[in-house]
Amino acid sequence: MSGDKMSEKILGVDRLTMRFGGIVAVQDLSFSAARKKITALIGPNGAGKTTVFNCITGFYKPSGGAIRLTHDDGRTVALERLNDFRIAKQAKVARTFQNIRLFPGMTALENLMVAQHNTLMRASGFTLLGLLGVPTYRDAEKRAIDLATDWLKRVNLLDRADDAAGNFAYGDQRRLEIARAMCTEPALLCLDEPAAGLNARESAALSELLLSIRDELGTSILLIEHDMSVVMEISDQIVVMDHGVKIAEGTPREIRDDPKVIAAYLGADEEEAAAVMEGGS
Ligand SMILES: Nc1ncnc2c1ncn2[C@@H]1O[C@H](COP(=O)(O)OP(=O)(O)OP(=O)(O)O)[C@@H](O)[C@H]1O
Repeated sequence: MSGDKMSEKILGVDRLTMRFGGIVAVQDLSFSAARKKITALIGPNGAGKTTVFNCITGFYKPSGGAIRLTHDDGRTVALERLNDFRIAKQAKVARTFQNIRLFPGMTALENLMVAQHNTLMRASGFTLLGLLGVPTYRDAEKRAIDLATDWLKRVNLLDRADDAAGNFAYGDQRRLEIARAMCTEPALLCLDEPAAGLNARESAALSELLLSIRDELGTSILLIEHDMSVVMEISDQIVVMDHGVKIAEGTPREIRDDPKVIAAYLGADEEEAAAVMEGGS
């Protein structure tokens, strides 16, 4: 990644550090995510992955370091200086969480409309124009419904548009959550363990969806994932963390063969892991 030109990089994380009292959850972490590509952040439990996400999306204010997002037009935003609301709205970074956070009592369509609240409020002149039913608001509302409908189609849930989201199967809720994030038309989509709890068929559908988001819409994706079949199949670049630091970075093939990565996952030391791999080849 070091050879990438600025324009090819959507996210640059530079010497990010996050401390909680005496715990250093992330230390001097630097990596970048390429534009219109899928970058995966992997590592054993407690490696610091979610903490990195929380710093990127403004849930935590980093103890040190810089996080820069560069838009297509070259405009750069310093995420470490913004709160979560501005990161979502100005920087156009959307995220999903490890635990699903849909509105369970609302329908699938309503969940996707709520995601577009900011756009609709702006078009409504903060309610007055909306109440008067002026054309700008009606147009914006139609666009919002069209976008929501398009996403329901993409995630194969159009026939369930009017069902409460809380009644959906787990895999359907996960895809609906991604659709909701995509309805904000993000520049960078951050997904925290989207395959958690999915069966093999649902994981395959998820991989297909993420590849279509990259290839058809050109949205950049940053992904935390433990399901290696998903990571290896869809990632362009993988960053591996252990104990708060980066231990490896590369393509799926490079990461798969890296003794440091295998050692981190097996809890073995690096030489032992290399010996196991050599023995197995
Ligand atoms: N708010 C917090 N307060 C104190 N310690 C925290 C906080 N958030 C995370 N940590 C600690 O930081 C370290 C990294 O945690 P983090 O959740 O980022 O890891 P992770 O790689 O996402 O793990 P997992 O794969 O299990 O989700 C852990 O030791 C964790 O206990």
